[in-house]
Amino acid sequence: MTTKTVSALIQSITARLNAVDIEDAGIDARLLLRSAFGWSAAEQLGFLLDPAPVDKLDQLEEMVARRESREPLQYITGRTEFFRRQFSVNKNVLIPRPETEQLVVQAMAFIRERKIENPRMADICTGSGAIGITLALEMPAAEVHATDISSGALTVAQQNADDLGAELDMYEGDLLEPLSGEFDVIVSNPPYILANAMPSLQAEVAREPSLALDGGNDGLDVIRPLFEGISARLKPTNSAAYIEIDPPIEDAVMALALETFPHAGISLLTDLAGLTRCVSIEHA
Ligand SMILES: C[S@@+](CC[C@H](N)C(=O)[O-])C[C@H]1O[C@@H](n2cnc3c(N)ncnc32)[C@H](O)[C@@H]1O
Repeated sequence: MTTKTVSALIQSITARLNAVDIEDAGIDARLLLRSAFGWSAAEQLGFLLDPAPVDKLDQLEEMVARRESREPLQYITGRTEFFRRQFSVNKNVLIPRPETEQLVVQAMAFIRERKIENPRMADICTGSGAIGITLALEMPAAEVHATDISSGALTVAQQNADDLGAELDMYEGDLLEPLSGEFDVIVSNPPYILANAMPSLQAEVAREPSLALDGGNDGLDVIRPLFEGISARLKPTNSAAYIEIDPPIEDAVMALALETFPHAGISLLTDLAGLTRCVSIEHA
């Protein structure tokens, strides 16, 4: 890179990212530059007309090349935001999505409405820990447990818990198997993408772990045993489970939920875009 000013550098990176069809190329260019130079948004603005710091250009070039190869921006900067907090992410974890914040909102609303004072809660398939850590931080009176089958994911989740000062117990293992006792609320964002949709995922999504995405031929490979585990470990009264799903599997999930939880109220909840995003299982 031979540009002179920060502003010209941003323009040249934007052009390179546009050339490989990256949406929001200008935003990504600014975020990559800020991350490489260690600047805040305000600092970047203040330095726009100044010469770019030469000692950081190699690092910036490496980051831009990774983004040109369609690696997700968040893996390159190592950061993403969830529920107003910064979480570390790497290739071992799914990048937490804003839609998933709804699971946290649902769980908190249920605890508040039912006036459960010291709720026992579980986040199954915790990945980066985004859901479980947020629950622990938003509800300090809650006892939160989180599981994931991937040791690489749990390393990231534990680091996030330490960085954010969250107290929760994390376990490596299959779904609810590492857990004991019953829970007031169970939340999970399991892998649920249909196997036949995996080859046509957006380039960036395809770089996320298939263990976090692939739900098998009918999208229910993980959801089926997850429902079994939840039915064994959810308190029989005054309890709830919220599981993230998406529209292609909503009918199958509804049928499975009705069969697995015959005494619960089952409903499908939509996200802010109006798409089915969650199955809610609530016991009176
Ligand atoms: C869709 S990601 C969700 C990550 C995080 N909860 C979030 O919302 O960003 C699914 C996670 O489930 C984990 N996983 C897949 N199969 C599992 C299983 N049988 N038991 C526990 N975790 C599993 C993956 O390792 C991955 O971290």
